[in-house]
Amino acid sequence: MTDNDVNDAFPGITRPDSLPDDERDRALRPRKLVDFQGQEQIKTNLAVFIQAARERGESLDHVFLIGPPGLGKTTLAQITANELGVDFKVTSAPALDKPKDLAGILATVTERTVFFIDEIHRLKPAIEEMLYIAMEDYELDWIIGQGPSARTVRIPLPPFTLIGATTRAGMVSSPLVSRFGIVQRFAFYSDDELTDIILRSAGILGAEIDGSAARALAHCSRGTPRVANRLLRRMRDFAQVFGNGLITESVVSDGLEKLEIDCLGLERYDREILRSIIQNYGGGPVGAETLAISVGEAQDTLEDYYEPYLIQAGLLQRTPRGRMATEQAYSHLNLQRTNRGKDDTDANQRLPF
Ligand SMILES: Nc1ncnc2c1ncn2[C@@H]1O[C@H](COP(=O)(O)OP(=O)(O)OP(=O)(O)O)[C@@H](O)[C@H]1O
Ligand SMILES: [Mg+2]
Repeated sequence: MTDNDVNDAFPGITRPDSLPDDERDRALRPRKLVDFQGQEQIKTNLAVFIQAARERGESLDHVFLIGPPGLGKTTLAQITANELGVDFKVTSAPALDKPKDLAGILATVTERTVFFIDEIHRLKPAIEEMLYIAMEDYELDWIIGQGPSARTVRIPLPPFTLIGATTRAGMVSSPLVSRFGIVQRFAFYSDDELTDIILRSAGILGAEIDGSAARALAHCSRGTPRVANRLLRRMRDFAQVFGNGLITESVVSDGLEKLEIDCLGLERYDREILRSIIQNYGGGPVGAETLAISVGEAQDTLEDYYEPYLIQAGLLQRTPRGRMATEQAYSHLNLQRTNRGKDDTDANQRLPF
């Protein structure tokens, strides 16, 4: 089975990375700090730093945003630029192939611009070197000419703010991290915060939803606003086609069952991962690479998109020897530990709805 086959089999509606359909979310993106729900500590701190920089007429110090996909890093970077009242430039590390790609963007940066680099853990070394100088000295090292006559000139840059975002803080080199003056870590959202996000999004989409339905949906959204918005759009479809348009608690429970999303917000693919650890590897530990192969997914995807929430939900543990399923995973999937440490679970294949 190839990766594509697996992705076809498991469409991954709760996958927190961005899918083409999410482009429609643009209208749902908060533009001001007051509309950004949750992450109170980050918001409080940023509001102070933004106000202070504004009052001094200086560029904001460089900001490093860390957190799993779909929690609002890009949104917050854009909001920061809006609140500062400055230009916003966006790129992502994989799009920067050669130093000249970075130089091209830096050359267009104006005073106090917010320059956002997504997936900053993927920067190539030569580009990272160039960025160090740009961040620290506001200068750009540029090589003119070729061969023996080549020389480096330093081009001054206006003071700007770099906002770097990553889902993998551990993969960012310490010289780069040390150049950020403000480091903020995102946490998964609570049900209350996600309920507020869903109600706000429903208002923007013109979808009618009960308070209790919003809460039920929030509970299954993996602590992730992107997932909450995506599920809301699907529930709106179900309510429109099978009901009178109003999203009620029963529309949500029927809809989630149709999407095979269970009470913890896991879908088939998450359960497949846990089941594989339990049934194929006696509950673990199993190395990430082996596990990724056994579920037919890229290791990066497994680590970036699936594991953070499974860990947060208490179903999976990362240990130095590999991944392990927890007791909660066994009980959630209705599987028994056997004496052999392996499970023969034909009798327990029931989905945990
Ligand atoms: N705090 C929030 N309040 C309201 N909506 C939010 C919030 N955070 C995120 N969202 C919504 O979730 C969507 C995803 O957020 P965003 O793209 O900023 O996540 P991200 O952390 O940058 O993800 P990735 O790591 O995949 O780049 C946004 O389009 C926005 O609508
Ligand atoms: Mg992003």
